[in-house]
Amino acid sequence: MKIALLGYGKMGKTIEALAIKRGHTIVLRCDDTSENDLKNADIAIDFSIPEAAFNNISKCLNNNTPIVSGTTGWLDKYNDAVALCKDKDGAFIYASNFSLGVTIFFELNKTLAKMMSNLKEYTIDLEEIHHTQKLDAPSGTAITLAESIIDNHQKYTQWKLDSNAENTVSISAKRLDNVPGTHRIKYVSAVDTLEIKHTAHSREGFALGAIVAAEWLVDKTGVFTMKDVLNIR
Ligand SMILES: NC(=O)C1=CN([C@@H]2O[C@H](COP(=O)(O)OP(=O)(O)OC[C@H]3O[C@@H](n4cnc5c(N)ncnc54)[C@H](OP(=O)(O)O)[C@@H]3O)[C@@H](O)[C@H]2O)C=CC1
Ligand SMILES: O=C(O)C1=N[C@H](C(=O)O)C[C@H](O)C1
Repeated sequence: MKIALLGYGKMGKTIEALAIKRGHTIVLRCDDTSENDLKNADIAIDFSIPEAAFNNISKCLNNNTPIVSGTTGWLDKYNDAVALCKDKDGAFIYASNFSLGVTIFFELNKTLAKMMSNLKEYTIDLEEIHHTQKLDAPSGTAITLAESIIDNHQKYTQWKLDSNAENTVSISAKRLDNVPGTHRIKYVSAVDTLEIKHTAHSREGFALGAIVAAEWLVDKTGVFTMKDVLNIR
């Protein structure tokens, strides 16, 4: 595939290295809003900044270029992106976390929330840890996890950063040097603790997932998730 990279920072560069190893070609590396020619690209992959993502996605959909986006912190416009994709009969996939392990972790979180839903003894504690350059908090992944808990556990109706409020999934966002991304969900009672955790060892897992998603999306039309890519029911 000929790939356009929208965002050529830490993730853009990791994706470039892995894509080349998998036999793909990078035809565009873009770090700004300049008018870029997408016509040579089979697909675009956007890992940019929250303020730029929707614009990048729109450009691709208007240009009939399939688009994979992993940028976090722009989801207030997600429904607009979906509507534009449908209107243009385009191809779009977004994931707050493209790693294959986190796609499975999302399913574990959902199942655990359902199983815990009637157990009043337990309170929840959601923690994410990332590197100090990260612009958004909480992480997109933590928001996805919290929203799934809210959808599947009868007690919780909202999420907030560092909150003691009733019915609230409290998210703690820590920033430490060189942490690629760790997410942990704990259910704590007076007598025990049950926890699930995903630890990324590097950015390669995110990059691999985004490339696998691009390889899968390139000849399709529609709006998809990583569950579609990995055929998870
Ligand atoms: N879904 C997932 O699996 C993952 C998602 N992410 C998310 O991906 C995003 C990028 O992460 P990361 O690579 O670590 O961040 P970086 O800050 O390293 O890279 C972002 C890049 O985007 C560039 N940029 C700024 N404006 C634009 C624009 N208009 N169009 C294109 N590029 C632009 C920046 O350039 P400049 O520095 O010159 O401003 C920078 O090089 C973040 O939102 C992060 O949360 C990260 C890892 C995994
Ligand atoms: O900015 C990052 O680095 C990451 N961002 C994503 C997020 O916000 O969830 C995914 C991953 O955890 C790394």
